[in-house]
Order: sequence, then structure tokens, then C-alpha cells
Amino acid sequence: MMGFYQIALGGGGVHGVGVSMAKSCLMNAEQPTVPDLSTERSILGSGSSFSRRRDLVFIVNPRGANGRTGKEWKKLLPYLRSRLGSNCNISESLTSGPSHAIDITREAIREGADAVIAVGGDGTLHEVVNGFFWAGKAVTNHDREATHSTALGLIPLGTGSDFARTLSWPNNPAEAIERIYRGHRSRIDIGVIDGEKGESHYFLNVADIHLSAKAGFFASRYKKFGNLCYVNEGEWQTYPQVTALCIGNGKYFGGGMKITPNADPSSGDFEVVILQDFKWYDFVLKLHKLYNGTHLSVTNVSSISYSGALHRSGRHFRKWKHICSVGWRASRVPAEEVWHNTGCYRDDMLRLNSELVNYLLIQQPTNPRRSLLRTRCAGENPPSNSATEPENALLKAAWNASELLGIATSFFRSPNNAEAGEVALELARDASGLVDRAAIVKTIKEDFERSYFVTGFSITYFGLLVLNVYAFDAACNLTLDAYEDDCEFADPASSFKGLRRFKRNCTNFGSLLERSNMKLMKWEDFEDKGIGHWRFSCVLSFPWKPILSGKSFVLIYIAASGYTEYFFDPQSGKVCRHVEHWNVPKMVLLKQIFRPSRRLR
Ligand SMILES: Nc1ncnc2c1ncn2[C@@H]1O[C@H](COP(=O)(O)OP(=O)(O)OP(=O)(O)O)[C@@H](O)[C@H]1O
Repeated sequence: MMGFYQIALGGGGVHGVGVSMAKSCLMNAEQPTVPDLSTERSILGSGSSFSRRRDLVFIVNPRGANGRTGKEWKKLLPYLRSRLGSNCNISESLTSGPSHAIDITREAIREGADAVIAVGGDGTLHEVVNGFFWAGKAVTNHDREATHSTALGLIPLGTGSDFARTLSWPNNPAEAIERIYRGHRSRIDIGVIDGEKGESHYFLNVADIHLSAKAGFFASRYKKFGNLCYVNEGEWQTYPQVTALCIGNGKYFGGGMKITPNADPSSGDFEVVILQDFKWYDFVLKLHKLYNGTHLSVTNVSSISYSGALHRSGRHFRKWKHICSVGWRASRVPAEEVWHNTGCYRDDMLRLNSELVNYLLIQQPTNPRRSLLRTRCAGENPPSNSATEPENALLKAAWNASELLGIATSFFRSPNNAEAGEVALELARDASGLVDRAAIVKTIKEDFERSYFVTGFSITYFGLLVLNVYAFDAACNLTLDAYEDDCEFADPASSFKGLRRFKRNCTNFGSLLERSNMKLMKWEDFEDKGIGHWRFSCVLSFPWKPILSGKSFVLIYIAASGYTEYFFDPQSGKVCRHVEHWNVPKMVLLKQIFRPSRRLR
């Protein structure tokens, strides 16, 4: 069964100004337990409008966003203490591994924390949210007065931080600290899915079947799970050939995919989006619509809103009347306050997904594919959402092979081509040699207009190379002076250091591309970095163009979106790290090139 709680949201807010010193309990991964808050509880912040200092527990995933969360947290802590420490007891607990945040949260609530604040991405927030509950009930504090409640807070520092997007919160820790300082509370809904054995799984963002960060991947692996029925005021409604079902409390998942654009986490409703009869190429061709939330107008996409009142009347999704898959119920969690919350789309969400799918499956599958799916979903180890070890090894090998082949074939290339497209602009510096940030950002934006290559394209490049080793003349349309010579370039497949190497690699792409389009959709500025959100599409004419003397070729359409983080060196001001994130799974990208979409002539 699936339902939602509408619960009170709030923050372990800081109200008024106090003068006492904050308790600052620094813990590391080897000391994972929550500090005893009781010793601090009686300390009053003089000048505070409250009779005691607030106990805030920050649960930090040091490994979030590939370790960036841990690094940023270290830098953030002194500021956080100075801003909140005068009238709050600040405790810090670093997670030691998956699910640890659940235990820490439960313990913190039992110890009487005023707020548990997740520091990390959606996965961490999801775990913290699940820590607010135990055996289907809200966790409570034994000692404090009945009216006391623990709030949930968030400092979004993850890779996707999708739930924060719904709230229009940027990945800006200073802003998050201000929110905590202000301490406003609000109510928010939490979805709950009851598992097969009656256990509850809570989600705050989006619960989904088949669609996630790896949209096309799952769709192509599972195909459709069949017809879906639900009861609407006594009438059965049927959705045939459902490919994916998303139940949104928040709007976004998958790193910015606006999948349930009308969902509002404090409305009391879920938005349920159903995709029917989606082929793998629909995910590719309509990906941009899924990302900007305009997919509801696409044929075969439906959106249903569920109100709290209707939940009680018992709407149900059913799979051909056999298995009750999803039913809603509304209830309140007394005295529980949550600030914000999320679902997650990685392993935990897959676990949710697998349970949901399990519910949705017809009992007597005739199609072996479905039967396979059922076996998978019922098992303890649902298919991983991330690239598996062999996949990673394959991609790594692809990456290395493409680079080596590129080097080998560069001997056949005209030396002039290596310099083609590169922008020899020298950027203005101040007396200390620091390049102005605005100038750097401007050149990056201009580079986008010239469609400079993203390094992640190397995955695709491998496929191109094995099939067409002749086409190598491309430009590296990059303003070199904006980057450190030893700049690190990371993409979903690999990472390396050195501007020269980047130039060489991206020079080896390109002439295969027809109608390529690299568009900067949005730019975000942060203290130490800028983030460029982009969309890339191109048509590749390969591999048989040279083999068949250009008379016959196959068009391959490739489309993807993602974002690149540009970290700025504090000394030079130049870009010292260039980290790409692709919204399309790596293997999907690689597979795209082996699936010609159209044969010409
Ligand atoms: N010490 C740790 N080592 C490894 N994994 C951890 C550790 N602590 C937590 N985790 C796991 O890391 C997962 C992902 O973390 P988190 O969501 O914070 O970052 P992210 O994946 O980069 O961000 P987002 O989910 O927003 O994309 C969590 O679901 C959690 O299970």
C-alpha cells in the first residue's frame, strides 16, 4: 500500500540572539553515534525568545557528490558555528556508509534534538526522512514535553539535490544556513509505501517505476509492464501498455528532470504521471520535454492528481484487477515536524520501485520478460541503477581505447588541424595575476556558443573510432586562457589532468558530427564555481561514410543533457576543475551509437 502523511514541517530554528558558547561536537566516521544532547539542553541563550538553546544535529554524508559534500562541509563549519552557535547547540555526525543516516536520525530524535539537518544530496535526505519513523510510527523523544517535536532540515549539497529544486533552493549552503537561522517551519507531505511484509518506506520526492535517472535504460530493459487500472470514484479506468509510472510529491528527479511538474509537497496531493507505450527513442527524443516539464502535452503521457480527501475513499491502482498495487491513505503523524524531505532514485528508490513493481505485476505472467522482471523485483538484489562493475570496466576500457586510437590516428592528421578552433584569447588580469571571474564566465558562455566539446563525449567517441578511424579533424573551440594548464577534466567515464590532453582528445571528435548543437540552458554562480546546464544533440553520419565513399551512410541521432561544474582556482581565478555530469546513463549513451535511427539512400 502506498499513501502519504501530511505532517508538519519546521526547522529547529534559531530565534533571537544568544550569547552562550555553542556546543560543538565534531565527530568523524569512526565515531558515528549521535552526541548526548541532554547535557546541553538546559543551556539558555540569553536574549533568546526561547527558554533554552536549540539542539541542532547535522548529518553529513562526506561522500556525497563524489566527496564534494565532505570538502564543502569542512569549509562551511566555521561559518555555520559563527552564525548559529550563539543560541544553538550544534552537533555534527558524519555518516559512515549507506543507511547510517537513518540510525543517527532516530537516535538524535530520541535524544531530543530540535532539528535534524541533512547535509548532502537526495539520498542522504531520504535516509534522514526514513529515520523519523520506526515500525510505521513517528520516532519520539522520551524525555521532553509532549509538544516537543523534531524538525527536518536540509543543506542541499548533493549531486542532483532534486528535492531542493522543488523548493527553489539552490545548492548554496550559506542560503541554507540563513533559512535555518530564520527557523520558519512549514508542513509538508510524505509518501509512504507499505512493502510486502508490511514495512513502511517513506519518500518525500518521487516514487517511480521504470523511470529514474536511468530513464531510457530501464525502459529498454524492462519494456512495458502492461496495463494499469485504477478506480476513480467507483469507475475502473485503464491505462494500457504502461512504460513508467511516477508518483510525485516533489517535482524533480534524475538530476533535474521535471517529471511531475504539478506536484506540490505541501498540497496534500500527489501528482501521478503515467507514460504509455514509450519506446527507447521516445526517451531520447522527448528527453528535453521530460527535463523541462512539458511532457504532459505529449501523446501517451497522462497526469492524475490525488487529493487527500480522495485517498480516504480508497482509490486504487490495479494491475488488471488482480493485484492491488497502490492505494492511498491520508493520516497525520502527530507532533512530528519535518522541514523538508525527499525521495531518492538510487538504490533505495530502486528498492521501493521493485516493491511497487512487484505489486503491479500480474499474477500469472505469460510473457517471459515479465516473469523475469518479477523474479528480479521480488529478489533481495534489485537491478542496480548505477553502472555495474563490468559496465564501468567496459567504459573505462572504451575511454582508454578511444584516447589511444585518437593519438595513433593523429599522426595522419594535418598538424594545422590540431590548433583549429582553439581560441587564443588572453584574458585581462589584475596586478596579482588574478583573472576576473566575470571575464572567465563570459568566455565559457562564448565557448558554449561555439559548441566546444564535452569530454563525456569520449564514450560515444569510442564507438565512432571503432567504426570509422578516418574522420578526425575537429576543433577544440575552447578559450585556453580560461583554464589552468593542469586543469582536471572529469566526465562520467573517466578523469584526467592537463589542458593539452583535453585539447588533444576533443580535437579528435567532430568531423563526424552533423547539425551538432551544444546549448547552454542555464548558468549558476557560486562562490567557488559556476555551473553550466547544457543540452547537446547531434546527428552522426557514420560509420560507413568513408567505406562507401560517402554514397551511403547512416544517421545516428544523439541527444543528451547534463551540466558542467567549473571550479575556479582561488589564486589564478582560472578554471582548475571541469567536471561533467550527464543526465543520460553512460551505457545508454554508448548504446545509442550502435542503434542507427535512419538509413539514407
Ligand atoms: N560514508 C559513506 N560512504 C559511502 N556512501 C555513503 C556514505 N554515507 C552515505 N552514503 C550513501 O551515499 C548515498 C548518496 O549520497 P547523497 O544523496 O548525499 O549524494 P549524491 O548522490 O551525490 O546527491 P543526489 O542524491 O542529490 O544526487 C546515500 O544514499 C547514502 O546511502
